[in-house]
Amino acid sequence: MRFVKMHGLGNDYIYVDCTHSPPPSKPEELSRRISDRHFGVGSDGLILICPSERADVRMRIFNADGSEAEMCGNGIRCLAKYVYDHGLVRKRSLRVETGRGVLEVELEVGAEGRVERVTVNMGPPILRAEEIPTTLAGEPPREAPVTVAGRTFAVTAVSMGNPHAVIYVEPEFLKSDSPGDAVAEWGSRLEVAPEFPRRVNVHFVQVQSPHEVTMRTWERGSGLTLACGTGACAVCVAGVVTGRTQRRLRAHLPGGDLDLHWSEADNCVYMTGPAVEVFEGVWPD
Ligand SMILES: N[C@@H](CCC[C@H](N)C(=O)O)C(=O)O
Repeated sequence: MRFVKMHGLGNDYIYVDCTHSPPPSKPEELSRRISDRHFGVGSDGLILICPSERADVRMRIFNADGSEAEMCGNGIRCLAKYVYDHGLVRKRSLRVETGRGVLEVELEVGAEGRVERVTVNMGPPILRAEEIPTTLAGEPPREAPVTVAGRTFAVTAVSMGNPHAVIYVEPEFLKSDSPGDAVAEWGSRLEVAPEFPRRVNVHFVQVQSPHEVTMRTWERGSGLTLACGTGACAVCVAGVVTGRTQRRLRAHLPGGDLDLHWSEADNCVYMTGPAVEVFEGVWPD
């Protein structure tokens, strides 16, 4: 099976082109095996590029634990670059079918024909508690108390098709060099908190200014990652609904920066960032 490894800000996935050949029979199992950083290729998950009857192409995303997610922000930017560079869809504006519907993607192509940056219309945020889904109250739940292992966090919940919990913290909390990484310790517990029946992606955020945040993420099904695109969009929305940040936001993630804009005009969140191909290879079936 041929594959390409790509990343958006270090959030890395294995891409398999299934547009002209059948998809792997057990993608959940393949994702677990191929994502393993010691015994596999090493990635945060697996992305299948499939034919679509409603859009130019369809994306399916599996986390490193094999669970299928509805959407992946860094993944969709890389998928758009892949289909452009590999000649599957030679368009700079394309439509991608995902678990949260068809999304529009714009490629910025430089003078040398290289994809420089990618902007995705990530659609409107989902703010109704039962649709996120969460048992927390509010539309959306804002800084609602969630207690895990005796510690209470103020959680703002937002869905971008997939569920996110946003928690504002002091800079000390985000440090990864101290023993017992707090993001991993508390993110792993919050991921499976009973308030989130489909588990949740957890983001710890420090506000620098009304237009700038630093964040680290514990992803549902993949653990610590260097960036999360849907998560950065959720952080943009959470900042507005809690009055902490503005509608245009730059998020600094461990793997680099993303630009977000929750548009007042159409209620959609726009995400702009890079997409990089690392290498291609062959995986023994
Ligand atoms: N890294 C992604 C999100 C991938 C899916 C997520 N772990 C989930 O289960 O919802 C992104 O860039 O959005």
